[in-house]
Amino acid sequence: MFSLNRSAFLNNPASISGSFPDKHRRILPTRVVVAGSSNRDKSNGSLLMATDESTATLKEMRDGYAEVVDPKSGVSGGVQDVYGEDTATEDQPVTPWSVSVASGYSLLRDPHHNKGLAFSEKERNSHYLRGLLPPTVISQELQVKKMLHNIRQYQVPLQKYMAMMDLQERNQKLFYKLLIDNVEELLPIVYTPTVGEACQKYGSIYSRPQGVFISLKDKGKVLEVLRNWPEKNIQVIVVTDGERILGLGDLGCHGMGIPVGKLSLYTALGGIRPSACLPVTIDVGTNNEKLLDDEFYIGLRQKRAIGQEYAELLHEFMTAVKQNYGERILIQFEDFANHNAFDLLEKYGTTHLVFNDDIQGTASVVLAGLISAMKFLGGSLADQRFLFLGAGEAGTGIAELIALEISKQTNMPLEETRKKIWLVDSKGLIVSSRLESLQHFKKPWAHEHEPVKELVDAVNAIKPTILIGTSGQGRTFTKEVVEAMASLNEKPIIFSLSNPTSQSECTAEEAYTWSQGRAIFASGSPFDPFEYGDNVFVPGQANNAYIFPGLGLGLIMSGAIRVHDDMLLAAAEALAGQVTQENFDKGLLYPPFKNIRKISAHIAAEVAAKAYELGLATRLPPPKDLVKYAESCMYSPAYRTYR
Ligand SMILES: NC(=O)C1=CN([C@@H]2O[C@H](COP(=O)(O)OP(=O)(O)OC[C@H]3O[C@@H](n4cnc5c(N)ncnc54)[C@H](OP(=O)(O)O)[C@@H]3O)[C@@H](O)[C@H]2O)C=CC1
Ligand SMILES: CC(=O)C(=O)O
Ligand SMILES: [Mg+2]
Repeated sequence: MFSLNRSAFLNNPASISGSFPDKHRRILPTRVVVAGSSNRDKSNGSLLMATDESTATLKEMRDGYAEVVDPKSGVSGGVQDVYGEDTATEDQPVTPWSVSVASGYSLLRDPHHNKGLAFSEKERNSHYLRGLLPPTVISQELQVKKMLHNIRQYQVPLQKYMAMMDLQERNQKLFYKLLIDNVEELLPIVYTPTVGEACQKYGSIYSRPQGVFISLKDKGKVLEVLRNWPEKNIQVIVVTDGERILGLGDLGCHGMGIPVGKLSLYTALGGIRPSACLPVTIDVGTNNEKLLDDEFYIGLRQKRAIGQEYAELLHEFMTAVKQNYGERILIQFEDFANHNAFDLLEKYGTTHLVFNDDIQGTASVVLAGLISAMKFLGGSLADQRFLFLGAGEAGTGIAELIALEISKQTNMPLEETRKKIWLVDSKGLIVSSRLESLQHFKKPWAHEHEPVKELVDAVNAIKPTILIGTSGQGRTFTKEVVEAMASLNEKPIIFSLSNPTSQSECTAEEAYTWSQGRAIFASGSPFDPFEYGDNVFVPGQANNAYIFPGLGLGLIMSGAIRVHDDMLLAAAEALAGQVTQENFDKGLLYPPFKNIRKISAHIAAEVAAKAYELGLATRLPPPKDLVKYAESCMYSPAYRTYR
């Protein structure tokens, strides 16, 4: 029995040849694998390159073909029917064999190592690629140019999305090179708004697993399910249960598009290795009737489990994750509905390295925008009056971090700084007379005031200097609302944070037009620059994508064991510190995404510094220059040369 580790072989195939009889030399790259965990090397989890003797005998290997006899079924085949699959009758079970070659054809189908036409002549010779590729050898740069050209041919964003996903499946390094080098053009494809449409149609476009699905059916076996994922050294998990996907509601199992998208940004924007990222969707059913009736729906066809059944599956997952990946695995909760999100964060915030992106990442990015607004407009956060439309995860999360920042800046108690912040939910302004009926996360914001139902009346009553939309409801910042803000303020600050674009509280055009070009505007999903009068305004994108990749990198590189609010404040300061006067003069409260890796390195450095300061870091001693260290940790999508 011989067993080989694929990566060891690829790194140095010659070193392994000695373990085979000479006559097998030519077929060295062949591996025979039984699908599933039974054929997994228990020591490092990598797939073995030979048959598992307990289920089959490798009888002969010749010219790349392996003939196998399964002693239990007695099924055998010649070169035409290697595994007896064709001769098996329908009711006769067959073993899901696959023969793969660690070089040659399989190398072209291995997304981690494939370079397509960029394989050099030497690599084509040494890795059995001759004839499998046309003669031309091109550079990665030319491949990027070609892919971009192809993607631009598609008129429909979802087609571009599918082309990108296809590339990620085919050639991972090229996917990341393309995304990193063209981040401003492609972010709206792999992320909001297009990822929203992809989730809505995920059942139709689903082709291959991009992450792990854990459903109620897996109760009691979650650890085993996690172990089926081929990568073992996971550093960050983004997990959703699909109940609040962007502003699109309950998309159940189709929410998988979100963790997949977020993790591709972890790599592209934050430099976390793709193999260290694991997207997870927990499927407890869906209350979306349309999906339950959709023949292409890929999830459990049942109403959402709640209460103990839900809590038990989540707990099993959280326990299994630590058991499998260790104490320092970072778990990002994403797009859970607020009735679970706050409780999960509270429950696991003290035992796991977790944060909720919608509550905390969003808070940090918005605070950064406001800090940079104060820097360029003058004034302090403590002088502002804030009004939110939407009092859920994003709304109350942002409100709390602003209150904390003002409290740190002024030494005022948190209870006092909260009084500068008002929130409106679907029932109107949150006021003390509603206290009894409010969800717990809204209670701190129930200030003394008479009830107000409509947003425009709340604007006129509270007279905010800053209006923030986190309602998930499109076009709720009406002309009346924006005009009221503009009549109260010379420079009204208006953030329409809801995603995707269809749910944005107002468009950039509306914000600039209705405020006669005076609004300082940012939105969750991108809007094109807008010409108003003699000016071209470039709306900033207030999206947690600025924060979570750098925050995650900072936590991972310092070996942090818990997330602390001070890290979110540090991330916000670091992001605001990257905004220049030139950016602001164009209307931007955020630096352009094209510099995002540099920005992420600064965020990571500040987060790591905070982790060390708070005694939450375990990678000791701390590196001297944290920014340089962060940069040096980042994944590079450049091709490597194969021996
Ligand atoms: N830009 C970014 O980075 C981010 C953007 N978001 C976006 O923010 C939106 C909200 O997310 P999240 O906070 O997690 O969602 P939640 O469901 O937790 O909160 C939504 C809030 O909006 C309120 N609301 C709904 N409809 C109306 C209405 N017509 N008028 C007034 N209030 C209303 C709800 O009221 P009630 O409580 O009464 O039901 C609730 O308080 C989503 O679109 C999401 O995509 C989220 C995170 C990050
Ligand atoms: C951006 C994001 O996390 C959201 O809209 O939910
Ligand atoms: Mg989210």
